[in-house]
Amino acid sequence: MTVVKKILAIHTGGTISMSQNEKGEVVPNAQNPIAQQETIMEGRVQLHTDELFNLPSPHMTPVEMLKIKERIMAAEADGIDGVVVTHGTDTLEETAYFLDLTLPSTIPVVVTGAMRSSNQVGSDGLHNFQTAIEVAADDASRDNGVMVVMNDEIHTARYVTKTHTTNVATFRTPTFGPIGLVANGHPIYFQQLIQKTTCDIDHVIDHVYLIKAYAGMDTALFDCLDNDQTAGLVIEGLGAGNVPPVTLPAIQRLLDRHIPLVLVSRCYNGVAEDIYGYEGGGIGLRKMGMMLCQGLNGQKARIKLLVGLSAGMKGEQLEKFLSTAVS
Ligand SMILES: NC(=O)C[C@H](N)C(=O)O
Repeated sequence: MTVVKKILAIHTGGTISMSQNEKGEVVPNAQNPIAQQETIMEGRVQLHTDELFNLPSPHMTPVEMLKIKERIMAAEADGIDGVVVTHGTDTLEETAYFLDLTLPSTIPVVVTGAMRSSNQVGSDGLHNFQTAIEVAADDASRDNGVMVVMNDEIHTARYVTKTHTTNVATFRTPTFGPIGLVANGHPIYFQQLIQKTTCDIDHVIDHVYLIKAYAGMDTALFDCLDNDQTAGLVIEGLGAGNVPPVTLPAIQRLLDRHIPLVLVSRCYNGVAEDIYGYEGGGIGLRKMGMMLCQGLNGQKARIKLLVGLSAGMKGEQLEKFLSTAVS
């Protein structure tokens, strides 16, 4: 006998819910076409629908991310078996990782979206939505952290990133690869998620920033953040985690203000490390007091810093939270 799973679809907007108009512009719909798919997988799944937002994902902020987290926790308490969140792809990785860090859930939580809008030829929205439901309804998907399902691949929210502006195969997990794929209506897992820690928060703070280092960088951007409001900063360093030496005095001024500074790499693959001993190298940056966050890209490290600071972490506790690559 097939067990019918109760799956909640939380729609938040993005291209998956948009259409192309007669001028060729992709725009939001008053009525989300994906949210009308009430009979999808009938007989295997009882689909509940919540149109929480209708936002292009560049409009998404940590405030909305927290609302999605709270909605999922309420659904889990009500006995939902799994959750699918539809989301715009531009900031999908940030919302997915925010949920991964803050949800104590054991039920499957899957985030998906689309690269082509609902009425474009070859639209991938309905297919991604269906495969995300298949993953969320499968017992093998429990205790896996938040997952991103796109283009028949299953990725961890922690490491997945958008790599192409328009291609449907845009979501990739550099360095580690996807943890599974969806075939014939079911997930097949070939990697296990390493341990995760959860940080439950009920509010989000502001003024956590992200800056990318570049050849010839000066102090101007750091100087803008040299004030009482700045709560934290992630620097995407060069290579293994280095910066132009001319920036060091400005970085020191931020550290003197006790602003937590986190170092990641701007490289697509690999992890930030304190390898180089020259001026501006990772070894000196660590000695100055910058924290290394390994395995996360800049936007994910920023989410992690924001979550840690919102939970009231500081000092050694914050450093341990940020430097633990497995969570
Ligand atoms: N494919 C997409 O969903 C991109 C869109 N700009 C969004 O993030 O809302």
